[in-house]
Amino acid sequence: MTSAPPPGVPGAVPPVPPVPPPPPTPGAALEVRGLWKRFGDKVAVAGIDLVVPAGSFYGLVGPNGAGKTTTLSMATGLLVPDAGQVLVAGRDLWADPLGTKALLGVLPDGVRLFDRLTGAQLVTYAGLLRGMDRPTVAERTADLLRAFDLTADADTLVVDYSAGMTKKITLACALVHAPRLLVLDEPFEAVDPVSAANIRDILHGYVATGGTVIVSSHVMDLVQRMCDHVAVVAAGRVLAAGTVDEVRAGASLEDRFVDLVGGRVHGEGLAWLRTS
Ligand SMILES: Nc1ncnc2c1ncn2[C@@H]1O[C@H](COP(=O)(O)OP(=O)(O)OP(=O)(O)O)[C@@H](O)[C@H]1O
Repeated sequence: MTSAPPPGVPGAVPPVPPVPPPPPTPGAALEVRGLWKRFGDKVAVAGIDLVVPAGSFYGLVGPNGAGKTTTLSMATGLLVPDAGQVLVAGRDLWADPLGTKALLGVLPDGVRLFDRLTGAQLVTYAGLLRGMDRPTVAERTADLLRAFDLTADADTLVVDYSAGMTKKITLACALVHAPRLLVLDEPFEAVDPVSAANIRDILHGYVATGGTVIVSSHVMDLVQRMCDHVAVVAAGRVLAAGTVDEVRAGASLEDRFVDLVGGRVHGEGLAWLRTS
């Protein structure tokens, strides 16, 4: 059997220089390129590309198990991708996780909190972890507790909070350092309508002053009203992405979502459940 001569020996094939990645897309707050993630045999994310413009309110929607949480976890430094690149304001997150995460505020889904702290202590801890000074942290903690209607429960342990209160205190932790990009996984889940309206006002104000928000949600009506951009994902791939008006193409976002994703179950299933 013949084999290629080693490099440097006459006749050797010259090494192929690595292809540098393309430069960041101008004006993108977050750029996700060719992200992949596999859990055993299950491919959760199969080559997702997203460009989230700075100053946008970006919705990420998809059916259960579509890969939204996995994508957002990789986009925020919580889960190592199998392949792909994440750029936050043009900086490679996985090349410099600590420096790049300073630009991010994250509301993760299903991550354990230090729930033996009180609400006020948890927000304070998040601010101090971000390197903020104590007087600023104290001032912002009070502001955030007020904004989320949690002042009366500031000294209650987070373990004793309801699901909606826990969501709000986690969001307060994500905001305390005034990040440039907020990544929120299901921020309105379990939150009452008044608190949800207050959160929407806070987020709209944040976007109006140059911040960028990316939210995942199952509530199409909310995404259509609240977001200016949207991506629809299913089975770990992007099916459509663009402005909300481009993606919904004259229909409601919900109808467009059902068209794109499919999966409506018609017919006579669960006949045994009918009482007559
Ligand atoms: N740690 C894990 N181990 C094994 N499989 C996982 C893991 N995390 C996610 N998956 C699988 O990856 C797929 C995508 O899950 P993911 O949580 O990202 O979906 P999602 O779009 O956020 O869903 P939902 O809307 O229901 O929250 C699912 O099939 C899920 O079972």
